[in-house]
Amino acid sequence: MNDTLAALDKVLTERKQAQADSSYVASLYHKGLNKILEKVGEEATETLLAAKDAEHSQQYEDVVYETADLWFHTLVMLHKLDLSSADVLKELERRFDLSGLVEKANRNK
Ligand SMILES: N=c1c2ncn([C@@H]3O[C@H](COP(=O)(O)OP(=O)(O)OP(=O)(O)O)[C@@H](O)[C@H]3O)c2ncn1[C@@H]1O[C@H](COP(=O)(O)O)[C@@H](O)[C@H]1O
Repeated sequence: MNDTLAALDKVLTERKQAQADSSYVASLYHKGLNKILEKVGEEATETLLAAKDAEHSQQYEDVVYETADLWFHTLVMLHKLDLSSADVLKELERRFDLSGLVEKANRNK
């Protein structure tokens, strides 16, 4: 697994024991899943707007920045549900080398 993702998984797990006012992640956990999902939605919108702008401006820094915000908030969401990046990476590994068309056909069985 990627070292940064593994380190972030560890911090996100530790923050479950933290007081709400002691950290951003702890404050999100205390606000609950709906607030976390709201942030995921906001960051998804900001990411697609940045990508759309980049198509014309050819400036890609904002796309990377907003995608990092989106990935981060989806990790918080996973941890709130007692999942982690390891679960998603496992699923991507399962799909690796499997044609997208075959994978889609398998979904509809
Ligand atoms: N990677 C991140 C990370 N990316 C983005 N963010 C925060 O996500 C928020 C982005 O949302 P917005 O731009 O909407 O900011 P905002 O206006 O403050 O948010 P709202 O008040 O609207 O909810 C900002 O507060 C960012 O600081 C992050 N906060 C934390 N991490 C990682 O999580 C770890 C634990 O963080 P703490 O819990 O804060 O210690 C850190 O060490 C980092 O590794």
